[in-house]
Formats: sequence, structure tokens, C-alpha cells
Amino acid sequence: MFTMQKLGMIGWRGMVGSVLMDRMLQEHDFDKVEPLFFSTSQAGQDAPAVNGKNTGKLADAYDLDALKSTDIIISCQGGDYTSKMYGKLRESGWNGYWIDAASTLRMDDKAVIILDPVNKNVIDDALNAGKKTFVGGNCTVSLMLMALAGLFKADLIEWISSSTYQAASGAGAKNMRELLLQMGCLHDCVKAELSDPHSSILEIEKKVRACMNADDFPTENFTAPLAGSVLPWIDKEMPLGQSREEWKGMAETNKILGYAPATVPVDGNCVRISSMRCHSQSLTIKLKKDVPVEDTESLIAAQNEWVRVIPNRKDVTLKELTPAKVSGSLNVPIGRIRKMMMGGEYLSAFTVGDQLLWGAAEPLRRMLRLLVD
Ligand SMILES: NC(=O)C1=CN([C@@H]2O[C@H](COP(=O)(O)OP(=O)(O)OC[C@H]3O[C@@H](n4cnc5c(N)ncnc54)[C@H](OP(=O)(O)O)[C@@H]3O)[C@@H](O)[C@H]2O)C=CC1
Ligand SMILES: N[C@@H](CC(=O)OP(=O)(O)O)C(=O)O
Repeated sequence: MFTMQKLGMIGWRGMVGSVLMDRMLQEHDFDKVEPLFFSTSQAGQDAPAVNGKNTGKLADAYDLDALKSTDIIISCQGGDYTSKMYGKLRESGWNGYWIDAASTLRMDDKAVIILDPVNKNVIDDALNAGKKTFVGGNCTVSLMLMALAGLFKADLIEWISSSTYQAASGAGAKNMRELLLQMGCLHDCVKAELSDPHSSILEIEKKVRACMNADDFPTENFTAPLAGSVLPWIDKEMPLGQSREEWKGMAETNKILGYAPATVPVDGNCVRISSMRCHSQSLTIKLKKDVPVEDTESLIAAQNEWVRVIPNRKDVTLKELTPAKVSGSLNVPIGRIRKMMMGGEYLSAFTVGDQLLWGAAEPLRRMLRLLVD
């Protein structure tokens, strides 16, 4: 008799987990598995209904026996949970598939970074070799690769320098709330002046500046004002002056593409800006040879069904190539594609992507489907 594989879902009610749940329901992923939902804090309470059906009670995410009863686990619970439980679970003899959103295991030799529209070959090789640990990539890296894979596949890229414009969601749900609170404070402090069209804009700016630098401005999560400002540091400090987010650019890009040792330098500045859930990136790409812009566009557009080449015109760029347009969508537009003044081998491009979809949740559910279809 055919028995469905048992899927453990951990972190399903967090921000990434909720986006993942929505996508899994839309794509009927739960029709293919028998789900068991876990919680680190609500064990024993009702698990979420799936397709209108009760799924029982939440299991304890720290209960090794419950975890061991699964064939596949998807965790969006975060790095601390992975650090605490993954090793113990493997040591206990569990030999199931572990699919994780956290960065903890990404650079482990036993783990594969998953982005199947780009590295299905690497994933297939890993499955054939018996690997069982699969980890979603850093959102910025995954979104850049979704946009540029056509040029990588054609072996045209010598190096990439990126400047990122990263959304508040990458820092977590509390940070998204804090950004909106900051925006509200800035508006509230000049509400009266804004309603008077004759008020001085320089007086308004002065009040806004005083407000964002005041001790009671809400900065507990970002540690600095983001609304009305930018934050040019994301994640921890690394040697050589990079932030950890910048370090991931080269390390993860090369691992995803299966380039070992790493052969394509990727570096730049990673910056937090005040968009909600879309990361944008301005890319300077050194090509291995001078290729016509039209050829680069055709290669990019042909690589996967989500990438969209946006013509390098003002009207369509402002309509299609912004976080406001792209948020909530699986499409990954890339535009502003042009040769730079440095020479024919230097290509400029700008890309935008939803960091909770392709940047976090989507590669996980697609890995599940590779296992159960
Ligand atoms: N944010 C991002 O952009 C990305 C995050 N990731 C990874 O995913 C991990 C999870 O991130 P994220 O989803 O942002 O984390 P969240 O803080 O939204 O959720 C994490 C966990 O917090 C617990 N929780 C406590 N209170 C609440 C509440 N009120 N609502 C929902 N959940 C609550 C839940 O666990 P429980 O049910 O057990 O209490 C939940 O699974 C990160 O640590 C990171 O490793 C990866 C890529 C991108
Ligand atoms: N660091 C990313 C979000 C994230 O969670 O990345 P990672 O999965 O590599 O830890 C950001 O701040 O936008």
C-alpha cells in the first residue's frame, strides 16, 4: 500500500513560515504529504487546518521522538533552533530530509543550497549522492541569481559588484513594524505644517530631523532611524571590512552554482532601506567578453519563467521595476540593462525581487516537491 511521507513543519506561523504556508496551500503541496505541525511554544494547542481539515495538535519542536517520526522536516524557525536541534536529531539516527530557511548549515559540506530554477543539476547530483540536508539561500543572493542565471549559464560573468537596497522584512517582523512606527512619528510631528501649503519646507525638514534623532524615536530593533534614512550595514562584522551579508554574496553564489573552489568574485555594499518586503540590487557586471546588450537580454529572459527583462526606458522602469510593483509576486524583473562608460565588457543592471518568496519560502516548498513528486 502507498503511504504518504510524513512532513514535519517547524516555524510555520512565523513570517517566512506564513508565506510558505500560503504558497503550499496554493500549490496543493499538502495533498502529497501527511503533515505534522510543531511549535517551540504552543505544543498541545490545535495545529492549523489544511484544506479545511483538522491536523490534530501541535507537537513539541524539542521532542526528538516526535521529530524522528517524520520523513522530511521543513524548518523556518531560525538559526538558533537549527543549531540546537539539527545535530541532536542526526545523532539520534534520524536519516530524513532536512529543509531549512536558516543560514546556519548553508556552508556545511553536507548541505546543499537550494534554488532549483538555477541549480537543479547541483541538487540532482546531491540527491544521487545521498545528501539529505537542503538549505534555502540568502535572499539577496537567491534573487540576484534568479535574475542573472542566464548570464552565468552562458559563462559570461567574470565578476559582479552589487549595491543592495534591502527591505525591512529581511530583518524580521518586528523591524517591519518599527519602520512603520518610525514613518508614523515623522508624519505626526509635522502634520499641522503639511496641511498648510504655505508652510516652509525647511522648517518641516528641521522638525523631522529633530524627531528622528530624539531619544524617544522608536529604534529598538534597527538601533537607528531607517525611515527618512538608510542603514549601510546588515548582519555581523566580518574580516576584511565586509558585513556578513556582503560576505554571503560570493560564498553562496559560488556554492549555489557548484563552483568549487569559488571562481566568480561577488562583492559590494549591502544597505537597508525603507521598503517593506522587496530587495533591490544595482549590479555592475564585468563580462568575460563584449556581448551586445540585446544578446544579454535574450539570455537572461530565456533562463527561467519568473525573470522579466524590463526595457531600459523611464516610463516602463518606474512602472515595473520597483518594490511597490513587485511585492507579493514571484516575478523577478531586471532592467536598466546597458553598457557602461568603462567599456563594452561592463554591464549595468537593476533587479527587484520579493525577499519572502524567492528570497525565502519558495525554494523550500519546491525542494519538497522534488522529493515527493
Ligand atoms: N525574515 C527573512 O527575511 C528571512 C528569514 N529566514 C530565516 O527564517 C527564520 C524565521 O524568520 P521569520 O519568519 O522572520 O521569524 P518570526 O519571528 O516571524 O517567526 C519565528 C518563530 O517565532 C515564534 N513566534 C512567537 N511569537 C509569534 C507570533 N506572534 N507570530 C508568529 N510567530 C511567533 C514562532 O514559533 P513557535 O510557533 O514555535 O512559537 C515562529 O515560528 C529566520 O530566523 C531566518 O533563519 C530566511 C530567509 C529570510
Ligand atoms: N539577512 C537578510 C535576511 C536573512 O534572513 O538572510 P539569511 O537567510 O542569509 O540569514 C536581510 O537582512 O535582508
